[in-house]
Amino acid sequence: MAELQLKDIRKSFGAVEVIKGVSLDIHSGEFMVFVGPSGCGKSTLLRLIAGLEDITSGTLSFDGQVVNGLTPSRRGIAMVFQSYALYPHMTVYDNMAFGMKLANGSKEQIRKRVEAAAEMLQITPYLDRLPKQLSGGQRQRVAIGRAIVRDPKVFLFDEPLSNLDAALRVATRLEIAKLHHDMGKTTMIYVTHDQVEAMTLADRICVLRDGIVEQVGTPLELYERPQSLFVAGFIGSPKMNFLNGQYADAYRAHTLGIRSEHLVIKDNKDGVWNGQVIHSENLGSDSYVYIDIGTREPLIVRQEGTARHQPGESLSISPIDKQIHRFDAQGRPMAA
Ligand SMILES: Nc1ncnc2c1ncn2[C@@H]1O[C@H](COP(=O)(O)OP(=O)(O)OP(=O)(O)O)[C@@H](O)[C@H]1O
Repeated sequence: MAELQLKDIRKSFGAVEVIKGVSLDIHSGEFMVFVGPSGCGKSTLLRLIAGLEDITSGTLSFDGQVVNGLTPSRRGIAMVFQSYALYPHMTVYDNMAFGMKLANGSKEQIRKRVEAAAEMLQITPYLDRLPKQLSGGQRQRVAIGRAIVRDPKVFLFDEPLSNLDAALRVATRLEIAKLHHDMGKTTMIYVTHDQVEAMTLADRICVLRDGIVEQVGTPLELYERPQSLFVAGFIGSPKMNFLNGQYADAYRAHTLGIRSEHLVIKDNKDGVWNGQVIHSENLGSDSYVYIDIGTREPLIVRQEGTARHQPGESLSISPIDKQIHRFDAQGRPMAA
């Protein structure tokens, strides 16, 4: 376990600054998730923490010790990539043992650690196989196992599940959550595009935008109290509904933000807005109804169960008053 402190970290590639002064404390044992749009600098920030890229300015400390000048191997980190990065000619066992062999661990010690990690990840039957004889999900478990064997102070994950199919993503996501728990809460930093991964795995989420930290908080804090229009629009799926002009003026705001589950369809047509159904999406347990009320984008309304409305049908909709987010012209939240 280690506590990390990032102080005004900057990174430039040539003349282009991509990390523009990031300050962030990551607590010992915390599961921190970095999210943000493509190109915002998530992977670069992770690589700076790993020591795979040099920090242009600012300080990075692990447990109070500045590590800017330390090589990756001396930082006590292990990294799991989207692409597994296993050695193709080595067995699963040898892949997992490799880091410890380099560190001159004894044969017995290595065997114990590899077997324990294999057990934890349920890959014991595959220890003698080559990576090409495994499925994608099994390969990723080997990559995670290899990281566990090194007993790192900090685990870094760069979109480790993106190459897996939907069912395997869910299963491996649960395994990573369990791993965090089983490993006495090793500090973990995880980069993802996936809303569900961020919301379910994180103790805290750090939302990055164009090389700066936009907001840091628990998943629920970000969901319920976004500190900017950007975070409001980024966290949550489907995206929060945004309304401007006359719709927002009526609530003395520049922009109104309302999540799909905070809109109700009124059967008696006496809602705040009226519109026509464009489309419905059935997800089984619930459904999303897209309604044109004259705004630029249709309102998305979540309903429990299967969709009961047909395209072209006229409906009346109301927001749940207390669940409205009001933003000013700068995109900052306004007092309730
Ligand atoms: N080695 C490099 N040389 C030059 N520019 C780079 C290098 N690595 C990253 N960049 C640039 O830095 C910016 C941030 O890249 P980064 O990969 O960190 O983004 P990201 O948020 O992880 O994106 P994605 O979600 O698409 O993976 C991008 O504009 C990228 O083109």
